[in-house]
Amino acid sequence: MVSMDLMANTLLASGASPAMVHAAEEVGDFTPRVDALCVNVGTLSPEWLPSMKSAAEVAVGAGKPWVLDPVAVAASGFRMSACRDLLGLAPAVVRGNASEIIALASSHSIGGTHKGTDSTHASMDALEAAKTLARANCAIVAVSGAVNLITDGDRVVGAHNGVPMMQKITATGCAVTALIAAFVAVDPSHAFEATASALAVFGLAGELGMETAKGPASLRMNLIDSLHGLDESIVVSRVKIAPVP
Ligand SMILES: Nc1ncnc2c1ncn2[C@@H]1O[C@H](COP(=O)(O)OP(=O)(O)O)[C@@H](O)[C@H]1O
Ligand SMILES: Cc1ncsc1CCOP(=O)(O)O
Ligand SMILES: [Mg+2]
Repeated sequence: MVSMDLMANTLLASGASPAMVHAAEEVGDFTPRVDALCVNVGTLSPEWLPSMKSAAEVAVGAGKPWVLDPVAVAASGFRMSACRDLLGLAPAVVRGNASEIIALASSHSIGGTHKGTDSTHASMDALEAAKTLARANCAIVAVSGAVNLITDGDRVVGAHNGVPMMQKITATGCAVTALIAAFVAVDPSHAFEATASALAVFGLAGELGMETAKGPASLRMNLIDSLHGLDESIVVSRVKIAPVP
């Protein structure tokens, strides 16, 4: 509920066509017709979880890629168990911040250094957890942060675009996960490349938006405008994706 507006506007500004659908009664009709599905557990409730699981199953059955955002997975046992169940339903990509990826890989919820939806770790702290998750689930795993890490369990690249102020806007993580789903929809056979590209492009939109932003609220607006205004020459000249040794 927190993220739907920014996610939908991020997708529209990028040329994709979003629809936020929750009712279990709609999954059978709607999900087979999507090009990609994004499941986001941000404001998880027992009523919504069955729709999330059945949408993931329908997407996989229809040969459509789906992307998981394990928002605040360490916040409760309920959330961890939901995310572990969803992880078992063959997501093509999992994108979280470092704390979320570390928690999801270890299955430990509550306590420790984890807090709500924000990360208390740097993305590099989650590199081994991301590789382990990717290998165990045959998925691409992305860890967002100052450096965005993308791995298939073997290869690792870093997408170095973004500005720290993006952390001060709620739902930027959720929005980039939605953008990953849109990029993967274009070519599901290259989910690794699509995930790295989406993270770099979203970060670049943040960099361009920051040039005239006065703070988080104007950056939020500028970020959407910048995404909409991107063209090939600026993407090619400004995107920074490099192998991580
Ligand atoms: N310190 C940072 N420097 C530059 N960009 C950042 C930084 N932290 C986060 N970002 C960017 O903000 C977006 C959201 O990432 P993040 O804050 O890690 O997600 P979440 O909202 O899930 O915690 C990503 O595009 C990421 O690249
Ligand atoms: C604040 C909040 N509470 C539940 S979901 C949510 C949004 C989290 O979005 P993000 O992880 O992208 O910052
Ligand atoms: Mg955030």
